[in-house]
Amino acid sequence: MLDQIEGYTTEDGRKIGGVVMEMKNITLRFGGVVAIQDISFDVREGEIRAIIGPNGAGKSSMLNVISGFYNPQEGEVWYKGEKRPQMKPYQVAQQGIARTFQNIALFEGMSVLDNVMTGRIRQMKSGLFAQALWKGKAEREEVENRAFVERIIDFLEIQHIRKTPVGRLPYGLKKRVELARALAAEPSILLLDEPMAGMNVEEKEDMSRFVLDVNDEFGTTIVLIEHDMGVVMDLSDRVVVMDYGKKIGDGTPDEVRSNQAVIDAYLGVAHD
Ligand SMILES: Nc1ncnc2c1ncn2[C@@H]1O[C@H](COP(=O)(O)OP(=O)(O)OP(=O)(O)O)[C@@H](O)[C@H]1O
Repeated sequence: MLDQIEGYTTEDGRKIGGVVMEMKNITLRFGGVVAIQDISFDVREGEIRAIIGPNGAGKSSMLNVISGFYNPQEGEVWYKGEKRPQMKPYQVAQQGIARTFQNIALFEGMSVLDNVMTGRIRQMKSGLFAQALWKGKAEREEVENRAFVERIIDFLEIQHIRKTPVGRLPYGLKKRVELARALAAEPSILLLDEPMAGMNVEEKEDMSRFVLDVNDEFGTTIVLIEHDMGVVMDLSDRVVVMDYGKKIGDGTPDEVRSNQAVIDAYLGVAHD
């Protein structure tokens, strides 16, 4: 049972904590298009939370609201018990919310290692000036950052390509490098934008395993949006279902699977 404050224990024995993020009555419009209409849901600490829905349902818009790319016209975002003021994406990132992109956003000419290091910027406290004054401290920081990045690289099994320019990698591996870069930021919440899009079956299986392992090893709360319902059902603890900007379902994969409105949306049944 889901307890509002204490959280719950999953079927596989993982402990899910209290609410870490809450979207309250979010409405987002683009001119006359209502991309998100009065949607509320919460995300709990340690949870794998999915937002799914057919094409144009509003999933990307929702992820962009969470990550500060869009500011909704109505509604509130609460994070760690506080109402979040309007924020720029970099400020949201500074709060510990990292993301990947549907269309991979990596530096193609740079090596895997250097790309992953860019995810570490938030942890690099010494600026150029400080580095000049306190060389020892800056060096220590650099060593710590490199060690953490190497740990992520090992964890995601990309050691063999750490020196390879990202532009030369196949699609599935690029996606994994993007995941590594987001993880390098040590996020409290990791947002994954269609992590399986464009992947073959084997790549999807690999990515699913890594998402589960990340959650398990680092305790990272994960919010992912996905088009493909099948993939998400195996991964997620709870699922929000959107259709035409509205929330039509919210619950465990089993609850969502047997929800008639969800079945209709995926079968393309006409709306009133
Ligand atoms: N920047 C924008 N300007 C105008 N309309 C937009 C913009 N972004 C999204 N929309 C519209 O908002 C609605 C929701 O789009 P959104 O991309 O959030 O859906 P989605 O569920 O992510 O779709 P998909 O699975 O195809 O990526 C759509 O009608 C879309 O055309």
